[in-house]
Amino acid sequence: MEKICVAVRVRPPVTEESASGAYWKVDDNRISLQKLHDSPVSGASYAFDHIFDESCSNAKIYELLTRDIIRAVVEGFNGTAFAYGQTSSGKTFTMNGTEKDPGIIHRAVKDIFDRIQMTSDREFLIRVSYMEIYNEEIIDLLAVENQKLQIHESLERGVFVAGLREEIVNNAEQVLKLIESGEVNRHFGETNINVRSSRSHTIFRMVIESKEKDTNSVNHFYSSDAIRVSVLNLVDLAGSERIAKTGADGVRLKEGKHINKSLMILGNVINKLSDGAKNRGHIPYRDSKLTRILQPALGGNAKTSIICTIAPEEVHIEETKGTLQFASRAKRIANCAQVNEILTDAALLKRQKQEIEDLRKKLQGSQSEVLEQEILKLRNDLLKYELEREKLEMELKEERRSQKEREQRIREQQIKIDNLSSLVTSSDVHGNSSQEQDSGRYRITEDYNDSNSKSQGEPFRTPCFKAGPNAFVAKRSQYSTLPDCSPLPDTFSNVADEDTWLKMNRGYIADLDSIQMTPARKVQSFPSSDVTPDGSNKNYNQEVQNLKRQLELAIEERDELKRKHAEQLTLNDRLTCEISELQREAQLFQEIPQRLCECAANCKDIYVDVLSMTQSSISDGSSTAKLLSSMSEIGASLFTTLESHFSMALDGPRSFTENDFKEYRKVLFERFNSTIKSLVSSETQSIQNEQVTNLPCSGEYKGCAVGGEIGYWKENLSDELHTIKERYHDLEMELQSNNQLLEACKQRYDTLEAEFLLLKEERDSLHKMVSESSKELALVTDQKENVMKDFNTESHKRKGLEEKIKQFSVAFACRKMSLASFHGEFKSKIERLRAQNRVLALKSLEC
Ligand SMILES: Nc1ncnc2c1ncn2[C@@H]1O[C@H](COP(=O)(O)OP(=O)(O)OP(=O)(O)O)[C@@H](O)[C@H]1O
Repeated sequence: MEKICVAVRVRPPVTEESASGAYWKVDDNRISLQKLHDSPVSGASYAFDHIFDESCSNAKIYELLTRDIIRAVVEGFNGTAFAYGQTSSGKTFTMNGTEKDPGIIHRAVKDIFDRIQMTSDREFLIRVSYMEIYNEEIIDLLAVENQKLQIHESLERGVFVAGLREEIVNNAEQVLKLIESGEVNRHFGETNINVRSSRSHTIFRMVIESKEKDTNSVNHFYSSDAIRVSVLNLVDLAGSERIAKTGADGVRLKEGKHINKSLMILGNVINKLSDGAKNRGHIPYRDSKLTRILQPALGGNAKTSIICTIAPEEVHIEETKGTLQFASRAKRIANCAQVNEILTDAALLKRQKQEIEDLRKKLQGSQSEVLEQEILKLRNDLLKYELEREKLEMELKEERRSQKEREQRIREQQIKIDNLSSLVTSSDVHGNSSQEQDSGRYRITEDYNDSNSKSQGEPFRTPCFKAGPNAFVAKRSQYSTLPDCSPLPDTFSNVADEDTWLKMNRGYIADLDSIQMTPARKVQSFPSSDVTPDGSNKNYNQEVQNLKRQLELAIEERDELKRKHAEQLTLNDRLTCEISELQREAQLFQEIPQRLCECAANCKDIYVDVLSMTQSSISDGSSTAKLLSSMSEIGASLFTTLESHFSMALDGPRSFTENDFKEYRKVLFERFNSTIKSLVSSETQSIQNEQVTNLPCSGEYKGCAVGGEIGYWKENLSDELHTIKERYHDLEMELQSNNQLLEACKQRYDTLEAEFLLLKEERDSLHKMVSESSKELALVTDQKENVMKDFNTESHKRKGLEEKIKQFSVAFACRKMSLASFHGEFKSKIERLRAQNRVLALKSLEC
């Protein structure tokens, strides 16, 4: 946590008179209100990080207040500097400055580019934007058609203004030009207090992205693919104003109200933030556009400095006190700035590896257990996902297996219960009658004993027996009315007859109160009450299978998306490389006319030198000398034309058309022809003159000699002219083809850029799809967990039910036993009675 840096700047007094009465005294970093004759006013003394008096320059303020922030911004921290104060106190003067003493914005821009120049191991991309908040509406100062812009927030970009124009810039001059063009669009107005009063809050923003340069150094392993993105906000707020003082009405009044309102909200935010983390409660950032945009700078992830400007005049004392109180509260705010890094997957992996490596080294040094655990934790993190998936698969397998076992057990139980029920019924029906029944009874007992010994291997016991009237029958009738419950097997309801049970059990009744009914399930994915246990199991299985399939599909989809994303990234990298290659080529092509121009200038110099040397060696005024001087003129003019052609091509290849070339060539040829013609005609004239004057004495020979010389030079000249023409033609062709090539390169560059944008969009949409899939996956996993929970509860209940069925079966067996013994007793009684009867009959017969 780091406290906001707060400074106060005192503007020079506007009039002589205003310096009388009370005044503000600056003493080091303390400012206090004094009455005349130096008596301090109680309660009006404030201390800040810096206090700058009237004589202080913008340079010094930048040095002490903003320079560190700019350094941090280049290193990847967010930074904000803003000027706050009443109207006409010098905010715009501080932020924009003058030509002689530029303000914070100008100095910051220059400083940023100087620092970038010094940072040789990173490459930078800088974007700038300039906006104003006028009457609570955001206007783009670099594109005034962008009005009423909205503020949005996203995980990736944080708080941002949608639709704001961002210019990519390469140097400070470019930025300053943009600022100049933006300044023209700013809302200024005249008030009673300030002839050029800012009627809006302006925010000049620079977004600086940087990445380590690719180097093939030994330390390659340690280089990071992380991209740092930092935002610098330089804010010139509109000044708070008292309507009575500014005399505002109409438009100015409306502006003034908006300005005061947004500054009041800024004050509220500062108040809340200065209360400390425990007491602050809700911070009303969203109450105004200004506080929303400055949110990261106020108590967030940014290094922030505030310069509070004050007017020294006695008439402004109240406003000045207000400003100083605002500054005092702002001083208590602490921000938490950190380097903003975006890590690609590769960078993340690399970084984790690096961390593991570092920890291992530390471990080797210290043998500390804690470090070892940290390494393990990191490894575990890497493996976590894999393990989780494997665990889920195992769980599913296990669940399926136990489900099958349960089904099997239930089926066996069902068969046993069915058998028992049919036996009970048959013995009940035939219990009292004939001998055949006896044989049947013994068979049943045998069967039962067999089956029981096979399945249980335990002696008969009746669990949870108690004496009580009608309990079982009463409970059954209640349960049977419950529509939401899964029904008991039919066989039970068939044998639930009160009298038979009472007779058979001799008053012993199984405690069936504790038998739990399986309530109808409310879980959406399972069918409810009408499902038999078997059907329900099938549904469980099916549901689990479905979920597993969904999970597998989602994982496959996610992997596919990841793969596509990786492909896109490689493609992006390749395209970026190609674009930079093309940019280099384009740069080279652009330099060609410049080089040709220089070449032509050099050739011209050499040509002039050679000709002047030759002229000086033949300075006898002969026709050769004349020819040479004409040649030099022609050559020089040819080279000048060439130079002008190239410089025109340099100024703009498109403005120099083929027709222009043809025109130039024509003019040049005409000029050559006329010069040569005039030379030849003057030479012929002089020869004729000479022939006339020197006719008697060997004139023929002389004429022939001069004629031969002229012919010779003419031939030479025409040869040279021809060569120059050819050379000129070649150069012209070369230039044309270069221009065509340049045009083609530009087109290719445009296409590639468009493709690049498309790919970027595609990548973004893929990103979105990946995150959506992850969400879906999480949802499916959640659902699965819920289903598994329900499934476990159901299984638990089923187990309970099975237990009860078992107990019930045992109770049945016992009842069967008692029934058998009852039959036995009954039979023996009958036998006895028969025997007695027989004895009695015999006796009566004997009598
Ligand atoms: N430190 C200073 N030195 C010299 N002149 C200053 C200084 N501060 C301000 N001024 C002058 O005072 C006048 C008002 O300053 P400025 O416009 O910067 O005030 P402001 O706070 O931006 O006002 P508003 O809120 O109305 O826009 C300007 O003429 C400016 O040149």
